[in-house]
Amino acid sequence: MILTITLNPSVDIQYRLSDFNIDTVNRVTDVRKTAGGKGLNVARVIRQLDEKVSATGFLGGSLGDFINSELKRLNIENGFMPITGDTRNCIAIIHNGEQTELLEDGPVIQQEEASQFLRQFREQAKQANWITISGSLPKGLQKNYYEQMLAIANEVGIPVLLDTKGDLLARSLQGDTVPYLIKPNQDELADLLGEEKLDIEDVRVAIQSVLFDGVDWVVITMGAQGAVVKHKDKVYRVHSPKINAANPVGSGDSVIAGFATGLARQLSGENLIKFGLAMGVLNAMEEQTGYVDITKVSWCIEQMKVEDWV
Ligand SMILES: Nc1ncnc2c1ncn2[C@@H]1O[C@H](COP(=O)(O)OP(=O)(O)OP(=O)(O)O)[C@@H](O)[C@H]1O
Ligand SMILES: O=P(O)(O)OC[C@@]1(O)O[C@H](CO)[C@@H](O)[C@@H]1O
Repeated sequence: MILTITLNPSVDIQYRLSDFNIDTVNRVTDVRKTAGGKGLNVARVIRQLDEKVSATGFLGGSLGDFINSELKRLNIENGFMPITGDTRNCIAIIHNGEQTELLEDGPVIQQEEASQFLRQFREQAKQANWITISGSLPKGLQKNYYEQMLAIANEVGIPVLLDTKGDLLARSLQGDTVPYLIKPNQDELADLLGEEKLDIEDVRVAIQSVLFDGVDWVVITMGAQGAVVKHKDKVYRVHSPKINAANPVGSGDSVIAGFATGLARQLSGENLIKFGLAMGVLNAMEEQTGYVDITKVSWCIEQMKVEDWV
């Protein structure tokens, strides 16, 4: 079973507009609402791939109720802990071929809720074979909360795929227990290294930084440009097929779902890379966030090209 962690879930609202105008009224007819936050997108894609998944994190208020009912409808095992605060909304406005996102901070987690969740997490982790941890930390949690979770997962012997950025990612790489897989995108990698921007050649060098020592898989995603992947001492350049992208939001989450599922199925090397990254491509082809058309999985894997770089 794959356990997905979403500490700051959201009800994602997607507005599609042919034109978006500032400082005036915009009326929206194309509206979608989904149980979101990165880890819930991961859980949904794993479920679509028919792998056993359980989702956990904090949920509260009426938006929490919506997510609880969505988990039931999607037949995803619900391990979320109820909290006194209110789960947030995140809004993505898709307009003029661009995408503007408004992300609420989310609830403040009480100290007792934070400690109770760590106790619950230890028990849930014991039931899992793989763990994914995704997204931002809600307010009220200590900055080292992910490090505490990595330590617990390590104690119970379960590897973690971590998808976060900035200080949270930097801290997780400096702690005693590092993740098994990380997946920063090109901009997040630049940010981690204190650089303004990185081109593809910079990425090839940066991925071999000592910063990633001990992390088995480093996956740097680059949207339509594909990815650069490091596994132990090997580096690969991955090319994705050219597609008509409908909505790339959640492609990174779908890649995490792909790698977790592939690992659960004992895929390795290039087969795992192709399977994992194909899920990002398939998500980008769909309007729905965190959704893949499973009838296209074999086609997409065949289109992925993996080149040995080092
Ligand atoms: N337009 C696209 N065309 C082809 N493949 C794409 C496209 N967008 C995303 N992908 C695939 O999905 C993977 C992940 O995409 P991306 O780099 O945009 O992740 P991300 O920035 O973490 O996304 P998000 O934070 O929105 O989930 C890419 O490495 C690529 O394989
Ligand atoms: O605030 P976080 O946790 O960093 O990101 C939240 C979020 O933007 O990420 C997903 C796309 O990856 C969306 O479903 C969601 O709204």
